[in-house]
Amino acid sequence: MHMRNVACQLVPVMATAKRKLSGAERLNLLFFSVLLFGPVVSLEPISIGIAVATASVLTGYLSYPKFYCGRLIECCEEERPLNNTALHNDLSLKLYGQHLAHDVIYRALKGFISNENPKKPLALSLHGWTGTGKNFVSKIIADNLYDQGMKSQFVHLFISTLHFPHDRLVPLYKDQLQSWIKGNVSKCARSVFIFDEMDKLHPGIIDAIKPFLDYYDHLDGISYRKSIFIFLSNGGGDLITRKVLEFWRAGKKREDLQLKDLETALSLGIFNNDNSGFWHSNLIGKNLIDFFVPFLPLEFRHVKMCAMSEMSQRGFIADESLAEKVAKEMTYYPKDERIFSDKGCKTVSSKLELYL
Ligand SMILES: Nc1ncnc2c1ncn2[C@@H]1O[C@H](COP(=O)(O)OP(=O)(O)OP(=O)(O)O)[C@@H](O)[C@H]1O
Repeated sequence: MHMRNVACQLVPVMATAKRKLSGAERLNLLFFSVLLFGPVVSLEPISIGIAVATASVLTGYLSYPKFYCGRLIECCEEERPLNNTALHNDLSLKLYGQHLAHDVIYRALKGFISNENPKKPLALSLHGWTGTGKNFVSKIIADNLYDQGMKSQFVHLFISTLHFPHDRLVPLYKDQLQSWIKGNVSKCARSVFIFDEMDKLHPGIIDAIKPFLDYYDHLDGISYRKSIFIFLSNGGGDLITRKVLEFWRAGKKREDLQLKDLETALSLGIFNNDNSGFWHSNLIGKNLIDFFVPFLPLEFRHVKMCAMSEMSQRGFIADESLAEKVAKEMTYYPKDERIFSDKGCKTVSSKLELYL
């Protein structure tokens, strides 16, 4: 009972520590450690000496989060710098056919994390056809922010149809979501919230997220400025495809497509689209989205690369002819030209299963 109480007092100190502990906190730890080890040894001077020495070592150990963060517990580490090279490499090596998304995400994250005093949370809106890599990129972002990636307790994924399925429960969802965001950001300022299927999210819920994205210094004593919000949607996918197709038909290289060719059209397109939850909300109207990130439709060569990568990840030697076979099994659009895979890379993994 006694030991358990002491442990309960130590764990929150460790869990919230992101810095070297202050003198008073060190004394507290020393005191708890003596309490912890005191009863284990008898009260002779030598044993007390050993207990105090052990307690000092333990205190020293707990005072330096870098020794136990990641080993004993997962720490928030909101001051941890981003490894820009690692992020760049991940995007270059793992993400295919998305030069614009690569560029925007890299710049956005690098700038945001290196800013010690951001004016607002980072809000990224990822748009594109199914299977083009929106969830995949979110995972890359999570992996680069936290060692445990999507499994981190500081990364939260919401899927509209799974977490907010019933319109009649929207008032309840709103309350629950707001307290979830509030509770988690108060525990860890660098919390990541990913909302998948934004186009299916009830406008009321989008409005519930809105206050957290704004330029407030503090909301009820909590600052949200270091948190990251990522919104994924298929909204605007047709518009992006149209632009890429125009480019292709004009004989231009896909890689020459620039963000400015898409960004304005994309934000206006989503804003004016009745079917998109965004239309109802004022996230866009109030300029709360920092970056629109377009995901381009994937071509045969990209699908082939996805198949090769999937084989390597599963521990097989990447077989180009098999990758080609799988890519040929996918369906492509528009009907006449057959350029873009209509499911992106989404079913590549299950198609490969038939051959491995
Ligand atoms: N551009 C890409 N580069 C590399 N792999 C990709 C890419 N796009 C998709 N993939 C692969 O296909 C899988 C499915 O893609 P993902 O879930 O990211 O698609 P999505 O755009 O989020 O689709 P949806 O809109 O249907 O949710 C990924 O896990 C990844 O393995």
